[in-house]
Amino acid sequence: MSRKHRKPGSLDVRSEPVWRPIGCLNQVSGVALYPHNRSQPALIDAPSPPLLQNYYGQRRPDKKRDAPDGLVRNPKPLKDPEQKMNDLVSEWVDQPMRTISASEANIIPSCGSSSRSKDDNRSYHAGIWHPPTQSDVPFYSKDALQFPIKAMMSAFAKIAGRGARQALQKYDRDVYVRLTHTHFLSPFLADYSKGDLAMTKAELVDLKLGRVGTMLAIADGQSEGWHFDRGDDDDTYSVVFVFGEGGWDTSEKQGNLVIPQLNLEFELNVGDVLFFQASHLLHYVLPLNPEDTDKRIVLTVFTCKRLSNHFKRYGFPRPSV
Ligand SMILES: O=C(O)CCC(=O)C(=O)O
Ligand SMILES: [Fe+2]
Repeated sequence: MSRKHRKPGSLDVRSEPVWRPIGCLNQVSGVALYPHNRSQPALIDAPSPPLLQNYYGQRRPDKKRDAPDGLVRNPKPLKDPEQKMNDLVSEWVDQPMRTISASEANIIPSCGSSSRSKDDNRSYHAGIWHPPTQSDVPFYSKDALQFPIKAMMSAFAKIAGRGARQALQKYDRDVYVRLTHTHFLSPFLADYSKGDLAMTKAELVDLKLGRVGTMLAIADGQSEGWHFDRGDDDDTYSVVFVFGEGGWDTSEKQGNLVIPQLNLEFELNVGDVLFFQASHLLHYVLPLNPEDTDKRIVLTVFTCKRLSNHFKRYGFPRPSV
């Protein structure tokens, strides 16, 4: 199933439901979930069976970053995802929580820089980014210069409001603080020359993105196959916002997002927001029926690893006096 895009600008703010954060997810704190009918999140521990830990790359525990219980918080990417995935699937075939059918055992997880950018012509990437292969400095993406996309970003900023950010503050304060810096400073670092325009204040508003990242990926339907988003910074989060008209057939869990490394599957409804580490956690969305593709539109806010590294390497700029 390929990823198609909805025509930019078709986001209708008035018809959107209130978005509810599902919450933050990482291997340590488990999952915070805001079901539609609850005002308080329910915490669910990630029931990652021990065998799945083997699928994380190894690195030495880091006292500052890792949980006191010794769980590695941000494991290295898998070295050989295809093989590991096949092993994983075959080991899971009889497990009750698994969500992968045997017929999918030959899936090939894409492991490029970011599978989001693979079919560039059919998805949009708007904001400040720093993909692995282009440019030495972060830049303002061309997509973000198109009027309909800008309109979409503004609409998104209004809809995203503060909910996602508040969830982040509550569940992962460290990332919240880091992301606040990165989000605030990256417009000053970015190269706008590709756009050939001076940024006005109004245009900067477009970059708000709920202030949970610096880039917005826009796609409808669902992402293509198993993948990592390798370019994303896992010291922050990739934040998936689901909307669209909704009402797609879910009789076979279509549209659910599956994270096999955590042994978790999320039923994502319109209005849900999921935080997770997309560069280390293999994920997959169960295909929608072809006639339903347009009913689900996903906006993913993320921050590029290279952009974050830039700040780590050079430190935060000091205000000039
Ligand atoms: O369609 C989805 O829910 C997931 C989107 C996704 O994986 C991505 O944007 O990288
Ligand atoms: Fe993804």
